[in-house]
Amino acid sequence: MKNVRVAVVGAGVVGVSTAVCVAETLPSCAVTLIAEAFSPDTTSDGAAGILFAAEFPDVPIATQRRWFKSSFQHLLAIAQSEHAPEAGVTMSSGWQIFKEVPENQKPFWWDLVIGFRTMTHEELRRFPDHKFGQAFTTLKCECRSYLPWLQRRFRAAGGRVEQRRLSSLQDVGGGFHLVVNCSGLGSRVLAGDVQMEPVRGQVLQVEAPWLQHFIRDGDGKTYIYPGIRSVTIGGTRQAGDWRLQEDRTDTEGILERCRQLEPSLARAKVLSCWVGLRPGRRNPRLEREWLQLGGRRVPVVHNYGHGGWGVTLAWGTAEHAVELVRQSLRENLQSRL
Ligand SMILES: Cc1cc2nc3c(=O)[nH]c(=O)nc-3n(C[C@H](O)[C@H](O)[C@H](O)COP(=O)(O)OP(=O)(O)OC[C@H]3O[C@@H](n4cnc5c(N)ncnc54)[C@H](O)[C@@H]3O)c2cc1C
Ligand SMILES: O=C([O-])CC(=O)C(=O)O
Repeated sequence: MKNVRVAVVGAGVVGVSTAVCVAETLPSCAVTLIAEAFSPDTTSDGAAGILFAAEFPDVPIATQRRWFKSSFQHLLAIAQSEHAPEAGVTMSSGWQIFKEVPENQKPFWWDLVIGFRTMTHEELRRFPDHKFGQAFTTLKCECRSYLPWLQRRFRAAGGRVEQRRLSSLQDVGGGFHLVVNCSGLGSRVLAGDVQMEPVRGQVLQVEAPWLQHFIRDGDGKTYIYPGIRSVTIGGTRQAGDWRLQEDRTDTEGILERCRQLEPSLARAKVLSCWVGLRPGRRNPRLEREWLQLGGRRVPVVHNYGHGGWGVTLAWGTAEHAVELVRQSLRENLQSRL
């Protein structure tokens, strides 16, 4: 019987993944997904969606590897299934290239993607400004398809959806036994977390169907990601910048830097420009605390602050959040229900 009422706040890739994981794995939970914005209006919807991550400074590498591995395997299974076109998940091969040989030549996830290797001198010849490169196959998850697909999966598992803006986590209402907070940058207000800051990212969609491989500069500011309908080119990483409108200087910079890497982009038609605010934090927050709700102390599981890697880590951190929910059910709820 579904006797534990759970509210998941936030319907970006982190919130919807977490809502699905709770609804599918904890049969005692009736899950309500509450958010101001749903697909296609979340930050997640505009992300390039490449599975790739930089290292967070204070999270054990074993934990980061677990998050990455779980997400990669979950999305790889979708990419290799009949659901791939509807879910917008594809395999994507290409290169990350560096102007100087990096100190650490292998990212922590090198053996979790497919066929990771150092590029040969022959391969690097087409990038004359770059001295070192990595070739590998990863995944691309396009949230404008993936989120509606996941939301259907959530409803099929019995989940309910409510669209509303909260001004505090207490606003979910007194009827819930447990709250999971996946509100991304919104946690600055909802969890009073002053560590949260926007990291502005601007990207363009261009028409260049001849491009099949991704190219990413190791500085994280220039990338070309071929997708299902168009190619995402970017980008910017502007910490503390709340502007959501296009910056023409950024657009010109993106076009110039990407054309330098891939000269054929001079022939590509620019289709659109998009700006999003990454939910920046020193480390993602996966943690439990308590909330006073309708006269009761209710556990809150936080799952936010994924910065530039939320699509990559969503499934892995959702599974981590489910463990925290399960722990709360064991420790605190059974006696009261
Ligand atoms: C240009 C760009 C490119 C990117 N490319 C990649 C990439 O290639 N790979 C990758 O892994 N990541 C990428 N990212 C990062 C990725 O977009 C984020 O990490 C991810 O979207 C975070 O997801 P989220 O669910 O935490 O937040 P969001 O998608 O922002 O969702 C937050 C949710 O919380 C809700 N919410 C917030 N406040 C409230 C409130 N007060 N009341 C009710 N609801 C509220 C919102 O309405 C929304 O539903 C990129 C980001 C940008 C900007
Ligand atoms: O850095 C990348 O390659 C894409 C990305 O995740 C971002 O822009 O946040």
